[in-house]
Amino acid sequence: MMATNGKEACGVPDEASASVNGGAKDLAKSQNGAATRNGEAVRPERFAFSTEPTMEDIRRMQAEFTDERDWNKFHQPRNLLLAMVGEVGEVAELFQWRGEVAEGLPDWTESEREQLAHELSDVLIYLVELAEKCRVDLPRAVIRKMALNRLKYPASKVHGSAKKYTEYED
Ligand SMILES: Nc1ccn([C@H]2C[C@H](O)[C@@H](COP(=O)(O)OP(=O)(O)OP(=O)(O)O)O2)c(=O)n1
Repeated sequence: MMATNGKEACGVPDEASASVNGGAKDLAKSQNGAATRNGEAVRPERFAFSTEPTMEDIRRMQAEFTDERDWNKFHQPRNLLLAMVGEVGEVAELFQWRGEVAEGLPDWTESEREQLAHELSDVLIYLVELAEKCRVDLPRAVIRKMALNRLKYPASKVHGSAKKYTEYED
């Protein structure tokens, strides 16, 4: 079956995403691949992840993978960082020379989507292991960081603007 927004490629069931734009029947595509309705740009369907595996599941699975291979001796923080950056480069390669890409990757083939799913997973796997080896409790840390982000960028102040917080005057 052809994937329409990459859910199948990632093994995410259809029910995991909910439309915020009404039905997809009357949607058309603009020249750059963005969804349109009556000529107006509309936000593509919201996409939601599966609830599992959790970050802790991923940490544990990768710990098992490295233990089984006696690879912990190679997986020090700096090596993991370099490995992660290398995988980010592989993600970038998939987007290279394509110009802007519309949300949902409407023009990508199934095999390109699967390749992207692999490379993003590599980045996540190394990120989670790097956090573990640096003793950063990533799920908790992300909650703290998002709270800081909300303080730095109050919605009432920055709505619709992509300026960095240092560019605001008060
Ligand atoms: N020393 C290693 C080597 C691999 N992996 C795991 C974590 C990554 O998810 C994946 C990375 O494997 P590769 O280095 O073979 O990279 P790719 O899978 O991206 O292959 P390629 O570089 O051919 O695209 O395997 C690991 O934990 N430790």
